[in-house]
Amino acid sequence: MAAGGRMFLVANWKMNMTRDRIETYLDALERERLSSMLSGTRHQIALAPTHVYLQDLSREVLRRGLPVKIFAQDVSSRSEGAFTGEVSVRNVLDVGAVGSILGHSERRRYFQETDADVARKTSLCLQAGAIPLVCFGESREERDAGETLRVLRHQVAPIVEVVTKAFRENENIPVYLAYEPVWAIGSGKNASCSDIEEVISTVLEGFSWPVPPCILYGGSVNLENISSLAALENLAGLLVGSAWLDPETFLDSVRALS
Ligand SMILES: O=C(CO)COP(=O)(O)O
Repeated sequence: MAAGGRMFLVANWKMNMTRDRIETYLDALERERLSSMLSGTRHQIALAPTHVYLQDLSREVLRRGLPVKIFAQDVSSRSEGAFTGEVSVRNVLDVGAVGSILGHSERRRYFQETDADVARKTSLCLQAGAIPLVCFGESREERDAGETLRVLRHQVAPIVEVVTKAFRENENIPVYLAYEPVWAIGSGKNASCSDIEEVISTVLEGFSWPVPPCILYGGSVNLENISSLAALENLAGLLVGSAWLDPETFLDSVRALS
């Protein structure tokens, strides 16, 4: 857990939820009094729905007084203009999101996003005042070939560059990264604590960051492993897919960390 005992807990719903399921989810958070559950902690919660639910979800968490921030799952690498079907950083901010997940491995893998695209998106977020949560991580083949740290450095280097540029204009920029090994996502096999620690120190110490990023972990986080993962020094939070599609498991996870 990062200094101060604060964890940033982000549920990436991917393309799974519907209006009904979101309502049931929020009902559970309200009924179980998420606010009081968090009151003795410094944890922060974010939910990341698909773009179409951002506005309703932002309004609903506000109406219900839930201590929840809203993140988009992606934004365009263009700021505005004739880009049919794209959704800009400004669009997601307009409807209540405070930041966006960027460069998730599913976007890199199925939609051919490159490190350069992810860097552009990060830069647009920082310029617009949105919090970038940039994912990076190696594939099984890269890990087996002993290439993990080289691959990660390659993914993170362009982010350091845009953060450094943005920092010259605004020293208060928030930077979040999420180490999500591709082989750990949805597989039931999480990265080991020592692997995560090695990656965190490589990313923190291997670059000259103008402001140290908060680093989260994602990949098969569940009720069995959450407490040991959260105990990792320097780990600033968790980015969770499958397990947190279920509000009860999400609430049990928050309880486990409270
Ligand atoms: O991709 C993830 C979060 O962005 C992790 O997914 P799982 O928690 O389902 O492994």
